[in-house]
Amino acid sequence: MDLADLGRRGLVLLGCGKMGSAMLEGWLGRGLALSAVWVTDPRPSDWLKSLAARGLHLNEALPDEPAVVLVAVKPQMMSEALPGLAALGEGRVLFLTVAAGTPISYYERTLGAATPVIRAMPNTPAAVGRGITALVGNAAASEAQMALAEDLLSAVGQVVRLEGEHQMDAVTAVSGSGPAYVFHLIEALAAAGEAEGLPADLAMTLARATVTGAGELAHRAPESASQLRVNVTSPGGTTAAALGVLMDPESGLPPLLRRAVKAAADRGRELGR
Ligand SMILES: NC(=O)C1=CN([C@@H]2O[C@H](COP(=O)(O)OP(=O)(O)OC[C@H]3O[C@@H](n4cnc5c(N)ncnc54)[C@H](O)[C@@H]3O)[C@@H](O)[C@H]2O)C=CC1
Ligand SMILES: O=C(O)[C@@H]1CCC=N1
Repeated sequence: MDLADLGRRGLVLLGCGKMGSAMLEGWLGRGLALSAVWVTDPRPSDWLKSLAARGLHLNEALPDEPAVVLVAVKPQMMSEALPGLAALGEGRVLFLTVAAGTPISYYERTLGAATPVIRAMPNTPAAVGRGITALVGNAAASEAQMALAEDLLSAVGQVVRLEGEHQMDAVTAVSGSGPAYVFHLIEALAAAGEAEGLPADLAMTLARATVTGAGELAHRAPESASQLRVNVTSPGGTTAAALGVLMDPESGLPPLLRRAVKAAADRGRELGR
């Protein structure tokens, strides 16, 4: 999309911590003008302050009718942060929220039922243009606004539309939180290498390159993940020995991830109450 288009009405970020910054970094990298961005955040990072010195509007009065307000505060901060923007509700301003758990009905109650709201679940690889974001909108969000959100988010990775909001907690547990599972895999693989006698820095170099390389191969190769796994696995070899442990139906990765993803989805449902 032509992100410069947003320059006419402006993009507001309510909260700009890790996720807001990851997305903003992606958009700036794709040519969004700093002068088109308003950030409201009581504790801005040094990075945001350096952008403010170059034209981003930091904690300044907001435009009367920005095209989009990206809500990127934690769910626990929502009741303090959102009501201040109620004057922008029930009009042409699209509220695009990335908060886990918080249901669309909460925004409708706070901003007015006729406010266009799109709930999105992105992930931090957005910072390098390799995120994936799932979207669902309310009845007031027009098709043009869904397309705008899709355009905006596709500037930082893939976008999928959901059938309904009921899918959001499971999506959050898989792709929203998922990068943390993968980073922990790097940590755990490196620690296991150390336990087999490798120096810490070599083990970390090997683990990080292996996970990112395998991720890139999964991204580019036409084969399924299962086939890519089979391609590494010589019959009776080393990989088969490790997979015997990892694929154990009782104690392997599938039941462990099932529990982890369920814990994340349950927490999302809890935050939504
Ligand atoms: N970190 C991640 O990987 C993902 C996070 N999310 C969602 O993004 C949201 C933000 O999460 P993070 O960026 O990780 O948290 P964070 O703590 O890094 O960022 C939240 C920001 O909100 C600011 N803030 C606090 N009170 C405020 C107020 N009254 N008005 C404006 N700003 C205020 C804080 O100073 C902070 O910079 C959460 O709702 C989370 O569920 C969604 C997908 C992935
Ligand atoms: O941990 C969280 O609650 C947020 C939502 C998805 C990723 N981070």
